[in-house]
Parts: sequence; structure tokens; C-alpha cells
Amino acid sequence: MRIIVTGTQGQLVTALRERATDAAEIVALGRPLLDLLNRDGLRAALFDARGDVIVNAAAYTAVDKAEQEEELAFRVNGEGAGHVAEAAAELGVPLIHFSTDYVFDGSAPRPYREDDATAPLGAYGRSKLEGERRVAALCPNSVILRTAWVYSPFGVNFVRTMLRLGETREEVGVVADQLGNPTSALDLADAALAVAARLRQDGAPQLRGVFHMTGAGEACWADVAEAIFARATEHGRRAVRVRRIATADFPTPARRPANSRLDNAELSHVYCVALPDWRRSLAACVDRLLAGPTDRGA
Ligand SMILES: NC(=O)C1=CN([C@@H]2O[C@H](COP(=O)(O)OP(=O)(O)OC[C@H]3O[C@@H](n4cnc5c(N)ncnc54)[C@H](O)[C@@H]3O)[C@@H](O)[C@H]2O)C=CC1
Repeated sequence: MRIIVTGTQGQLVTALRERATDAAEIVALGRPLLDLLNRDGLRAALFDARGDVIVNAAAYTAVDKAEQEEELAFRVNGEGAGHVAEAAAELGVPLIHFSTDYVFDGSAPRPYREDDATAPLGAYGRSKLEGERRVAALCPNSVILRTAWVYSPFGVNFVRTMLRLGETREEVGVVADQLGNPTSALDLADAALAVAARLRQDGAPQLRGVFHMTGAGEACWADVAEAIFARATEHGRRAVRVRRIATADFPTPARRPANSRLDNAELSHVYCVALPDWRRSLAACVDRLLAGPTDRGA
């Protein structure tokens, strides 16, 4: 199976490359060859690549900056996703598109299900929701995977940021009133590869549509930080205290949902796919970052 992935540098595409087995060849296409802002170039690249499945893993992901650059975020995450969907439909290949918990406003008292009402709080969430709409409209042979709180040994993410802060600080203030599901990009890649294989073999309509895909178990950001620092001490790092703060004490340009939890029951029921518990995968990520040479820059 030849899987064409948009983007070459992101957490998810890097994880897909690492986790691909012999049964799946990953062809990652990024800028300048494939730019979500350039419909014609993108189409030419996807048509040339001749894949069995397309995965749209590229996106404008700067959540706070998007508040100042909403038009750009829409062009990349809305229109760009639409261009990929249009090309996949014309090529007749299934599309896996990634979306986000930020399509919800976080007011629900329980984990969100796929058919719950969307109401993004910020520009990034609005742009991703527009992408979902375009993908669903232009490419019915598609799966939209909403994920959340993604971390990995690569790129910019919470785990790497905490480990960097922990090098110089004895205490770090971390918000404790946002709940979500920490998700390892490597687990996400394994699950997405399983979905890709099913989509390729089976045209059943129930395999298409929106699915939630996050790590098992829930946490607030302060819980995640505590788990990171606890694991880091096992690698000889000195202990770092986590001061549990409120979102109101850590203002950011974009508002975040207080409840980001996604219910994965549908994915488990339809695909028999479930991601491991976040604590186990997080420990493995910290082990990897602290055991070997690291790619600094988070
Ligand atoms: N990182 C997270 O916590 C979450 C991510 N997601 C979604 O998961 C997917 C993967 O996210 P990550 O790998 O973490 O993102 P990332 O920020 O690590 O990587 C994004 C990739 O998109 C590429 N890109 C940006 N603009 C582009 C353009 N105009 N043309 C071509 N490529 C472009 C970047 O170069 C980069 O390779 C995205 O759809 C994101 O919206 C959803 C929820 C949470």
C-alpha cells in the first residue's frame, strides 16, 4: 500500500514514516512541491504520486497566531483541505483527514461524541471545522479523524517544552482546569495506518465519516506535566514542582475548551482500534527524549 502524506516535517508525518511497516510505503510531500495554498501545484503533486490512500497531515497549527492570521489559517486548513479532498475524489482514492478537539467549545460535561454540536472558540478551530466541511462535501470516500493534545519526540509540543523548562526551573505553573486526552503521535500513526489499510480494502459506508481518535485516559495539563517530571527524575533530572494554576491565570490569545475530551467508542466499535493509555506512551516518549541524542528546538 502506497500512502501519500501531505507535509514532510510535522509530528504526525514524522511518526507515520517511523511506524510504517513493510506493508505500507509512506511518500511524504511538502512545500514547495505540495503547498496547501497552491491548488494547481498540489493537484499535480498528488496526481503524480499515484497513491492507494492519501493522508492530509499538513495544517496551519499555530493556535494562538491564528487569531491574528485567521485568513491564512482558513486558506490552509479550510480551502487547502478542500483541494486535497477534491484531488482524492478525482483520483478515486480514500482520504484520511486530521481534525481537532478545538471544533468544540468545551462546555459539555462528558467526552464529546462525533455527532455533538460543534462551536469552535477560536480561529484555528473555525478553520479546521471549515476543512471538515469541505472534506465531507468533496470526498465522501474519506475519514475525518479528530485528535487532540498531540505530543512526540519530534517537533514542537508540550512534552518537549516542559523538559526544556525543567532544565532551568524548580517550579512550573501549569493549567489544571482544562481536561483532555494526551495523544502520542506514534500511537496516532499506528492507528491511522490500521484505518488506511481497512479503507483501502473495504468500501463500506460505515467506515467513512468522522471518528474521534485520542490516547486512552484523561488528564489536565498539570497532570501531564507532573507525569513528565516524575519520569524525568528516573533519568537523573532533578525534581520540578508543578504549580496547578487556572486558565484565567495563564491568558493566551486563543481561548481553549475547558473540556477537550473526545469519546473514542465509535472508532473502537467500527474499526476495533484503540490507542494505549496516555501514561504509558508519555513515559516512553520521555524515555526516548532523555535517553538518546535529542532534536532540540521545542
Ligand atoms: N498537534 C496537536 O496537538 C494537534 C494536531 N491536530 C491536527 O493533527 C494534524 C497533524 O498535526 P501535527 O503533526 O501535530 O502538526 P505540525 O504542526 O507538527 O505539522 C504540520 C505540518 O504542516 C505543514 N504545513 C503547514 N502549512 C502548510 C502548507 N501551506 N502546505 C503544506 N504543508 C504545510 C508544516 O510544514 C508541518 O510539516 C493537523 O491536521 C493538526 O491540525 C489536531 C489536534 C491536536
